[in-house]
Amino acid sequence: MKIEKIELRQVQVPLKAPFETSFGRMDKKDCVIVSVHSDGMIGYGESVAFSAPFYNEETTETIWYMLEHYLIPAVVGREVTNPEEISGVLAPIRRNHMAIAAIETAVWDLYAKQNGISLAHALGGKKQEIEVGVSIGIEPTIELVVQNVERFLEQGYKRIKVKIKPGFDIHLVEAIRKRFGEDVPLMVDANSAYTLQDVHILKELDNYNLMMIEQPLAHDDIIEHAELQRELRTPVCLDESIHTLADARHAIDLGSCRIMNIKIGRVGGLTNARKIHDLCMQRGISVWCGGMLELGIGRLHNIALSSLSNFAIPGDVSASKRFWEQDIVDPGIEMIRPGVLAVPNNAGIGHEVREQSLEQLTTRKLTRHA
Ligand SMILES: O=C(O)CCC(=O)c1ccccc1C(=O)O
Ligand SMILES: [Mg+2]
Repeated sequence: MKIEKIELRQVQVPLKAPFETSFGRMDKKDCVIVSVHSDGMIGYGESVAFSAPFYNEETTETIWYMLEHYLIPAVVGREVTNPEEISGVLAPIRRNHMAIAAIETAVWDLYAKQNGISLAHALGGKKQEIEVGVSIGIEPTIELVVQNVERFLEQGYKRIKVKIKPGFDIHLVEAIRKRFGEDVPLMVDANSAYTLQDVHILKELDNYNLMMIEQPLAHDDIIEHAELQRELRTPVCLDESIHTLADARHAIDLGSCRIMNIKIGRVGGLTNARKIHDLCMQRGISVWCGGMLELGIGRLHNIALSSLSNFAIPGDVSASKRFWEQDIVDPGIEMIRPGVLAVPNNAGIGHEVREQSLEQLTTRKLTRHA
């Protein structure tokens, strides 16, 4: 297929409720929707960086800049036989993985649509449905988080993740265990808020039968995480520290984690995400699909990826109503049973994009023809 046209739209959508992590509070999604056009069909991608560089170094502005000046020029007009070519074409560009993923995922969607197959099928995914978990933000009080845990358990989520930060950790986990018992699949995510000086706190978390502790130490570290993992019974899971297949291999070799969170944006697209999945499978490391407060397009890419067999742990792949009053895809993503989402069978991402509401949400637009 020849990429005839690429369009960018920046959209801003308010979250139903603010979401707080150890690095800050977010109240809206500000992202770039990429559409790639060929032969009357449209493939969609959605950027996952935030407005400010506190999760990683990218922002919505840097994504737009990279797409406009480097990524679209490299892809528009190109004859693409297989979407795996795109990460190769863009490989000379250093980092900027979320910008690359925004366009790469759009080409994957277009390719699947051109071939009349689902994106999951195009990736080699076999699962028809996936079990899902939910990520719950920091609140002003422990009781408010406990109430959110209760609400999401009632909705059937199969795994509860709570965000922690120094001073909002042990008592929170203790309160959740006390209220809901030892059997609730529970984990914590620190988003790099601790250092090895805090090892006593992290060791205390070892007493609560957590599924894992996600990214406790620095965003760019795999050395100290290995040291920490040796001290803990609870598996360490890496998120921020893994950007490439080589990072994943090094982390496994060093023993920096026993579980890996794969985010399509963080690793530069679906092709790399699948490679990391395959490596982890060979090396006996379980993986799960992370989330970045995605709208429906990003969410559907995550669902398709999660259909691969080594996504053995329910990911942060929640239903549309977790964050949005109304999603930009039609129908919105809903559970088919408590805690279970269907992997769409329709071509590509499998749901329609509500072009009209997208247009209303658009704050900036750019079109490039071959
Ligand atoms: O439901 C989601 O999209 C996952 C939310 C989440 O945990 C998260 C949200 C924003 C930034 C980082 C993270 C994370 O996984 O670390
Ligand atoms: Mg995380």
